[in-house]
Amino acid sequence: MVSSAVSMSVPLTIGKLIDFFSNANPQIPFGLSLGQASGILLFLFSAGAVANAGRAMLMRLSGQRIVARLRERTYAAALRQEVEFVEKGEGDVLSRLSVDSSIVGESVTQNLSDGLRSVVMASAGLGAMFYISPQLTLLMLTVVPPVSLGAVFYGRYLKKLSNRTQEALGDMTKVAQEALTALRTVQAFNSAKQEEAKFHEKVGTVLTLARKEAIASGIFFGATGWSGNVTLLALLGYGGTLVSRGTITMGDLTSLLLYTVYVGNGLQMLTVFFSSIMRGIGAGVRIFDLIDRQPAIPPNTGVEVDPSRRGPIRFEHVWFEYPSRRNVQILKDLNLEVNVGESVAIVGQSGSGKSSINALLMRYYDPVKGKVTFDGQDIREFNPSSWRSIIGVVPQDPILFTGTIASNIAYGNPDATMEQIEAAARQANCEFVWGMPQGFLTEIGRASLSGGQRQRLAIARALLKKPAILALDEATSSLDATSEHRVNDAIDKILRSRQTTCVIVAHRLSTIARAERIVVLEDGHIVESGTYRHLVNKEGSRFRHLMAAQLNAAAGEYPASALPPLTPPSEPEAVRPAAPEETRV
Ligand SMILES: Nc1ncnc2c1ncn2[C@@H]1O[C@H](COP(=O)(O)OP(=O)(O)OP(=O)(O)O)[C@@H](O)[C@H]1O
Repeated sequence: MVSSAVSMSVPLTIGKLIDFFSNANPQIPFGLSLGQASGILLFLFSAGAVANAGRAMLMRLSGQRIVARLRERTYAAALRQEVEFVEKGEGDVLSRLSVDSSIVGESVTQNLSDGLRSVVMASAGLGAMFYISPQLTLLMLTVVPPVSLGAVFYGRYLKKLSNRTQEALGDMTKVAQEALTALRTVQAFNSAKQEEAKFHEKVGTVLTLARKEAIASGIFFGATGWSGNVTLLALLGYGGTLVSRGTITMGDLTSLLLYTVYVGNGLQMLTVFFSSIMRGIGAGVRIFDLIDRQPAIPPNTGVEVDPSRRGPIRFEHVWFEYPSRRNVQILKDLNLEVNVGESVAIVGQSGSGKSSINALLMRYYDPVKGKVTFDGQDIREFNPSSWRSIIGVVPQDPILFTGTIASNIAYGNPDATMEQIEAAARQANCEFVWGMPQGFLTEIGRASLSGGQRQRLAIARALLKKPAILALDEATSSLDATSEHRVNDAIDKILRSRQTTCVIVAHRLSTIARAERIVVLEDGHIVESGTYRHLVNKEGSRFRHLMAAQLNAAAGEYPASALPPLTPPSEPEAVRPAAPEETRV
């Protein structure tokens, strides 16, 4: 208010000065000397400048705070969502976090600040103009309705374009992200050109939309500029006759013309403000859609699970299909029971739904029909966060985060002591860590870990939780014999301790043979269940069939003796030859 009031006093002052100096016998109001009057004006302008600086600073700062808070809330909301929503890119979280929040930021910082200033300037200017000459002011105002109408249409069009631009930008980012995270594959297949072409297409869409926006803004600003100049001309013509008639002075006309420029600028800024607010609203809607979204599996509602609770896991008549592929049934009336401390290996052809069983156990998804129970209670009744806290999970492709080896093992257990971290690492055969110059404080980025080492770190991470249940999804990727032996040895220790119920999605024969029980998954349900010895020796078993298929031999001709030597999981073993590469299931 202060800065705008000072700015708006400038045209009036200039008009008065012109009249003052064109007068043969000038009189300064209030009997001030010329020096005093100049001093007062200088003081007022300085106060206006300070207020202006304060306005810009405060508005920007508060706007940035709003943006920071929006970003944090968007991120937290994204982390709360069910995995499918984020992984399938439905939420387009990254573009909401970066682009949309910046747009909202721009709207609430600079534009809101300039917009408020324009409102004050336009209304104060109009007030002053009415005071000087109501006739000339009314003449000037004839231009306002058409310009405002144009501004409304322009704003709406811009909002629509802005939504489409954000979507196109999101698509563009996705294409780039996919290629950049798979740079090795892109280079291995020499597909840089192909990727460039995909990106070019997406950039093209953004550019087309930008072109439309450019054309619309060109027409709008061209038209408003033209109408502004025509108005000035009309004011000058009519104002000139009023001066010659002596209705207003030369100074008044000068002030009026200056006010017209100020008000015109104010109105133009208002249209920019309006269109930017429209764009901000579009982006804001996308952000609040995500913030307000109720996750399909809310992470913090339901009964807390006592960490010491133990009990069998049961899949009872479970039917399941992925939400994104509703017509493809993955599990059909699946029944499976895993007793306390038991280890069960799930085997089956690739794509048969083995990992989906673990995904249901982790409650990344809920069954379409049937239920999964723990200790007799449907796991849907549990608070998902609390339920997941009693499960140690080793995914197929373990993810390590930026940070030290220790912080990666302690991921999810930030309060773990160094002793606990070391104990878990020892249990998971991570002896390689002790051989590193900085040991557990080695940064992951510098460590260049092998596949087997990453898996063992992931096992250590899962073990540190002292989980009641271990959900292990064995890596399909190959490990060298020594690595595989170390990983298996680590798994073996867990199985033999019999303190953890283990559900293992197994691919390697050496792991399968270690489990107490093997279940064979086929066509969405379990077709066979038994110990390794039982299944291998059973004539025509699906398990033998599966093994034989993997070994590329005819099912019936495949002798059980050709399978690697068997050691029951409970017996400690010395050195087990690693299963041949082909025996992955
Ligand atoms: N998020 C998902 N959305 C849609 N379909 C999926 C999703 N994840 C897996 N599928 C599909 O579900 C089926 C079962 O997948 P799943 O990963 O459970 O198989 P799997 O037996 O573990 O395979 P593999 O041994 O190759 O790891 C596959 O056809 C797969 O394409």
